[in-house]
Amino acid sequence: MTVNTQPAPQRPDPRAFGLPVVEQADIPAELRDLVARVHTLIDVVANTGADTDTLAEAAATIEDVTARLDVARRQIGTMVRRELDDGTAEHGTITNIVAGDTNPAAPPLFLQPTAEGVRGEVTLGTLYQGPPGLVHGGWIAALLDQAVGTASSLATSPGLTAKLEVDYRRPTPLFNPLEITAEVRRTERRKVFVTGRIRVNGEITAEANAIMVRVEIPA
Ligand SMILES: CCCCCCCCCCCCCC(=O)SCCNC(=O)CCNC(=O)[C@H](O)C(C)(C)COP(=O)(O)OP(=O)(O)OC[C@H]1O[C@@H](n2cnc3c(N)ncnc32)[C@H](O)[C@@H]1OP(=O)(O)O
Repeated sequence: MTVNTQPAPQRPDPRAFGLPVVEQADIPAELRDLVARVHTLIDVVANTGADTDTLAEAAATIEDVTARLDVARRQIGTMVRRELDDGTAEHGTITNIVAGDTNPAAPPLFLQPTAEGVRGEVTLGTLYQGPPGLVHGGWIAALLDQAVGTASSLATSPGLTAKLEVDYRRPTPLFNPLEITAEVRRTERRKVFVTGRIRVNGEITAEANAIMVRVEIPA
């Protein structure tokens, strides 16, 4: 094994790749409010027992609202730049399904740097249900993928997940705060070996070992 002892490279500016960047602070409060309301709407629709007249009326209203909003779409790959608690910043896609600021389907999971790596908390409702009362295993993997990817990106430079091995140790319950952490174990050329965990009340319910491969940044 070769340990990479080089200093962490500069974090790339996505604009160098032709990707637009939105400052997180510049996302309008009205859009944040809309995203939160649609998140609640998805949950309500997924669980509603309303009568058919009400359902038909709601569908017509939503069709109308959808048409009004479906204008001037963002470019695919639009990034958001977030200031982090330690004074650094990170970039992520604005519609990221786990953490995207404008994605009403995202939980969302926001991660912050720690002395060891990254940490975040999220509570999931029935939108993320697999077995009765439990988080879907694919979503457990998605949360862990986001955590190991962010830990790797902040400690080194952005990469893609080449391998993600998840050990599902205990059922992960809905409606309970999930603590998600990840830390880089070692690097080897472009490979970054990262571990991530989900804890509920301090007990590990799922653990991931991942290999991120750092993308080659043109000079
Ligand atoms: C711009 C700013 C962006 C900021 C974004 C931050 C967001 C963060 C959050 C996002 C979170 C979400 C994250 C997501 O959702 S990422 C989305 C899911 N992942 C993918 O789609 C990745 C698909 N795979 C690929 O594109 C390529 O295979 C990659 C890029 C991974 C490597 O292809 P590439 O041609 O580039 O490299 P290489 O083949 O020369 O290999 C290089 C080294 O890697 C080793 N290797 C390769 N594969 C594997 C494997 N399976 N197990 C073990 N090792 C493997 C290989 O042996 C070699 O090792 P060595 O010879 O050096 O020893």
